Amino acid sequence: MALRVYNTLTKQKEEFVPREPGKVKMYVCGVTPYNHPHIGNARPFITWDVIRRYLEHRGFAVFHVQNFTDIDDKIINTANQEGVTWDTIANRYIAAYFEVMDKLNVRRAHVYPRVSDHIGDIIAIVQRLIDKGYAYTVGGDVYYSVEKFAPYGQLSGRSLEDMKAGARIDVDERKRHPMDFALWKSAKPGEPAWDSPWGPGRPGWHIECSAMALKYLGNGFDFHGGGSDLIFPHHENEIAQSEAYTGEAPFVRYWLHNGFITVNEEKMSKSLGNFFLVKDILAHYPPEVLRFFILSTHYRSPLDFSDERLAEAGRSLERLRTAVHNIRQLEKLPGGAGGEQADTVRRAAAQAKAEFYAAMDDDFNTALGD
Ligand SMILES: Nc1ncnc2c1ncn2[C@@H]1O[C@H](COP(=O)(O)OP(=O)(O)OP(=O)(O)O)[C@@H](O)[C@H]1O
Ligand SMILES: [Zn+2]
Repeated sequence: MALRVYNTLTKQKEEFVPREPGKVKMYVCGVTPYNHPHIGNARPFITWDVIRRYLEHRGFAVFHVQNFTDIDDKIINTANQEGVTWDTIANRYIAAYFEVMDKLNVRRAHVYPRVSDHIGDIIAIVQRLIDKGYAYTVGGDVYYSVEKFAPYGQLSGRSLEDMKAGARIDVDERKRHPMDFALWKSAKPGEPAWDSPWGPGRPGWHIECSAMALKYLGNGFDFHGGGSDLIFPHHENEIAQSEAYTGEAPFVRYWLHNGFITVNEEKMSKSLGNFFLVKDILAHYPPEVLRFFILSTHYRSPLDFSDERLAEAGRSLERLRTAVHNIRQLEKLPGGAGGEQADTVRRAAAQAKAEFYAAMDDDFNTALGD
């Protein structure tokens, strides 16, 4: 049976056809390492771990790239508060990310590019965007001109007119359109900075993912993922930058976005302060329980977190293990592999297996029937 996936770009389920037969190239937006990951942050990585494992199980050779946004306002602020350098903070929380993801048995990506290692690639793309008329400089800053890219808004389903009408009045006067976004930011005193044709500065957030995805996966690769908060503006801007730069579409064949982990129906986030860190949860629950909790709801649906629901996931996992254990015992009984009872179990197992494949082929529905 064909594998079908829900594509945010077309807003429908489509048959998955890879760019190259038998191969899958995927880019997952990674963390901004300025804090320990909370379980909302863990959702995309557990989801993509399962997607990757399933694709490999179906025989695809998967190449997985996931970035670290290691230069960012949040990192700089944390570094200033602690009186240490930005890379001390980034390295500390990259290590913290790996520590919990390894415990959660999330397989490592093939490449973990960092923004700070790709400044040259980014500058080359920004320069080309200026040369092609898609970007303009204002002092030492460079902005992308959204009006120059006709399909802008295609991923998020927004129109530029609506966005202009909805823009706040205090929008930066120097921008040609309120939605224009920074490709390069000039350095404020004391900030980390790299030399560029526009003076010392650092890249904007969106351009890093275009640069690193194009570098490691080439244009028109298969999957791009992340949480649904990244659809706009991050992924919308990635498309605008990449397609303007290469002159080819699509930049990505299938865009997949996971729903939020919520607490009392509000997005779990660092800024709201309603978060639970993975490391703290793992002090009380085995990692498989957290994985099972996250996978017991389809990845696109919201998932409300509570202690009771985590405990319930633990009980469900236990029931599953008991069932497996009982079947193994049954097999060991004299005549266990034969007889009517064994036939019933075998039939049930065959049916469960078929249902498993049908569910996974239906947009990776680990929850079955959600
Ligand atoms: N509550 C959530 N549920 C599901 N995914 C989330 C949640 N919060 C963040 N993500 C996803 O986690 C990944 C890593 O994000 P990142 O490190 O940038 O954190 P963040 O979005 O800044 O988190 P926060 O909103 O808590 O500040 C992104 O793909 C993001 O979409
Ligand atoms: Zn990204």
